[in-house]
Amino acid sequence: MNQMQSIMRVLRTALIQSRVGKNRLENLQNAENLIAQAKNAGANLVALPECFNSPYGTKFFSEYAESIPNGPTSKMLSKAAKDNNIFLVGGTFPEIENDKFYNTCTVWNPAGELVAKYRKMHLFDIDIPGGITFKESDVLSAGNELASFDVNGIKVGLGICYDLRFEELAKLYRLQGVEILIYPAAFTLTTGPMHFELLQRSRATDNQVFVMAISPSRGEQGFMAWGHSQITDPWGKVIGQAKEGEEIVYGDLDLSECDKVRQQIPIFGQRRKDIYDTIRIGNR
Ligand SMILES: NC(=O)CC(=O)C(=O)O
Repeated sequence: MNQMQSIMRVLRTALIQSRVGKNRLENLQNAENLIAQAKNAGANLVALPECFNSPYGTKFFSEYAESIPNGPTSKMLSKAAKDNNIFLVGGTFPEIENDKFYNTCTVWNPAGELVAKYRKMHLFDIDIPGGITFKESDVLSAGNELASFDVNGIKVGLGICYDLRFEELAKLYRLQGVEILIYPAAFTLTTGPMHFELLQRSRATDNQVFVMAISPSRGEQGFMAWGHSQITDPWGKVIGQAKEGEEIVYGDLDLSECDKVRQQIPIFGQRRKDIYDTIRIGNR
């Protein structure tokens, strides 16, 4: 790889852990200001949180749902990507199509064009007594497709929040050549402290990719997000992490680290694909 190519394999990224309230226009305006701030700090790949234009909760999805790419949130994201000449991962917002609702992530290129759209594939249906009960499937439909995009020859894959728990999804992306996985993610105060960092480090280590997850900041009422937006390198090391308030986390991703770990610990060439589907449990 020549020097020019290796320069292009460094990406300055910004994770925007924005404050989210009930007023959609205020949420959009706030995100737009923070995107410009990230650009001024040199970021060329900027990402927003899950449900960045509305509070997170089943009772809000239908009220805030928009069609893509014609709604006000898509328009703001397209314009912000173009005005700032960046790749913009537009967090997620509730989408409506043919009377169905989805939790959807859109990605916009520096020309303001929609280059990827991903619908949350694993819906957040959990019940932890004394902790949290949540059932996205009461309102949302699940997506069924992977989505990735290309930044200067670097392939980036998308997941959303609960998707982080499913290593199969991350592996499918790795097998498609992805080097960065991005998950807009509003983890809860029950599950966040236990699992948010651990899951990101696991996905990064399993697949030898950078992992970034972007949370809204902690609200004072309604849904309380864990915060702690994070960047993890392909060795599993945390290289940037927010606290719980509104904050931008920056990271200079050196993609040669993916090459190094993949060469030095070559697990993808060592997988026993010949036996995984046929091996028996115990002696049976
Ligand atoms: N909010 C989610 O989709 C996921 C989450 O909080 C968790 O997995 O825990």
